[in-house]
Amino acid sequence: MIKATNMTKVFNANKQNEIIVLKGIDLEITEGEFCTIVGKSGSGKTTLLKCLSGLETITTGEIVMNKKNMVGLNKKEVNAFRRSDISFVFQEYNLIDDLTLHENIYLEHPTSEEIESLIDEWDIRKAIHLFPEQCSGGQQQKAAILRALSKKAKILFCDEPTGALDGKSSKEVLSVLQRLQKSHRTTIVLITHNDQITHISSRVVTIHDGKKIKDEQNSRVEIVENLEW
Ligand SMILES: Nc1ncnc2c1ncn2[C@@H]1O[C@H](COP(=O)(O)OP(=O)(O)OP(=O)(O)O)[C@@H](O)[C@H]1O
Repeated sequence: MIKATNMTKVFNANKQNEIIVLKGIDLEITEGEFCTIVGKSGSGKTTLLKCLSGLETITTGEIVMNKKNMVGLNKKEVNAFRRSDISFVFQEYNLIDDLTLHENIYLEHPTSEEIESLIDEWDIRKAIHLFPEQCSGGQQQKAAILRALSKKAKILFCDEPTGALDGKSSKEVLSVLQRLQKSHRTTIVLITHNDQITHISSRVVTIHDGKKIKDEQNSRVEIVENLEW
């Protein structure tokens, strides 16, 4: 479903501050897979996710997504594809400052019962009409995840989606992601620094210095409720 071949990413190419971040990555992710990406800070994980999702262009190599060669598409076509098939949860939330959490969540998609009940389950109802700067990091992160979920995309890219959440909230959020993967066959590619989260994924890819150094299937996928936080 997502196939990257010999993908490289260079920022500021041919300039003094050139930095080669991805150094020839091959990665194939199948439909319905829950893949976690791990690796040290600065190893290139976010860049990898942004390249796979079309948010960043790659420098060389190829990305084929749902049989579509992303490299051959112009910016407009990439955006159209992203809009219909891909959701992205950003590490820094990327909420719009002058919209309330509610407006952010439903910016592009109609209100839904599913999202409304998650607003209650995740205990952010009291903050729903506040602006991001009036909310805690955890409330903002939950809103950012709900915005991504409201799209009902087939592929969900998440960059540290529980970084601002305590154990209980992390489990609530991850349990929804696991449910989506199981019941809707949503493909999930998720960056984490938390070992616990790798246990609920079916595959763990390790990035080191811009290269994929490990790619392991997890034969004993845990259900979120069983994780000890
Ligand atoms: N737009 C950019 N321009 C220049 N350099 C960049 C850009 N984006 C990322 N980098 C550089 O790429 C390298 C990898 O960054 P990236 O955010 O992908 O790492 P990461 O593994 O996700 O780190 P972390 O775990 O801390 O989030 C870093 O040295 C970073 O400074």
